[in-house]
Amino acid sequence: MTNPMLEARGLAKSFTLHGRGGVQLPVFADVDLQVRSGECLALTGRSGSGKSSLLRCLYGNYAASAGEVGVRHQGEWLALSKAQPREVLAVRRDTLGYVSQFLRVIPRVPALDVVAQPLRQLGVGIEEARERAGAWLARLNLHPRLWQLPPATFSGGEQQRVNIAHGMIAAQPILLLDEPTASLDAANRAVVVDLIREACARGAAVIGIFHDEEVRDAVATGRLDLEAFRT
Ligand SMILES: Nc1ncnc2c1ncn2[C@@H]1O[C@H](COP(=O)(O)OP(=O)(O)OP(=O)(O)O)[C@@H](O)[C@H]1O
Repeated sequence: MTNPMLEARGLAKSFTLHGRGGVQLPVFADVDLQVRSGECLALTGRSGSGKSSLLRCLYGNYAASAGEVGVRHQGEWLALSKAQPREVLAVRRDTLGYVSQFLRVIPRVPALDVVAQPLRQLGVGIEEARERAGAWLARLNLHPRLWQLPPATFSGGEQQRVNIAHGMIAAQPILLLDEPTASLDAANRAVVVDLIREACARGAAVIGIFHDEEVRDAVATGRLDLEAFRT
């Protein structure tokens, strides 16, 4: 069995509601998980059980209330929860990709350059980065007439496809996916299923939230039900 690519131990999250006199909102506690190269772990549980919050803790967007997250980065094990901000940025660039539910739109930047940007960060030249971005957008059926437009006015499904291309183009070895197929039609859902399976086949370790059961069945190699970690 290969080494884990990402591991969480004793992870807990509770929110402090500062606007409500510091009331604590516990979400989950004592989460242990591991994901290895080629695996796709699906997070399950009812709405509000903390699936998105867990992904954000793994990515480092939310500080965990307790516990640790580690990742294999450049062949070394790195305790992400204790890493310096500079190291976290390097991990996100090279190792840990994240497809959020919604595209964070950057004003005036065309869709093609939004998708090319992770490759530019890795030092890929502008022409090659745009060419590869175009291939991703074509694969995701985004009409070429939209490529030079900023995605702010795109439909929900168009924005999501730009988001998926942006989140997956750098082919990081670990991918966190928060409902990547939520606003897609059947044809584009099938494309995204293929992309996730191809990522696992090239050795990526994937953790995702997939509300669509067909999608989940098609990609998941394991499941973690967050109901078991309610506090
Ligand atoms: N930034 C925040 N501040 C306060 N509470 C939050 C914050 N983010 C999430 N929560 C709360 O944490 C709980 C878990 O939310 P989360 O979005 O992680 O659940 P989920 O399982 O992903 O839900 P869904 O399936 O509906 O997307 C919810 O009760 C939510 O209100």
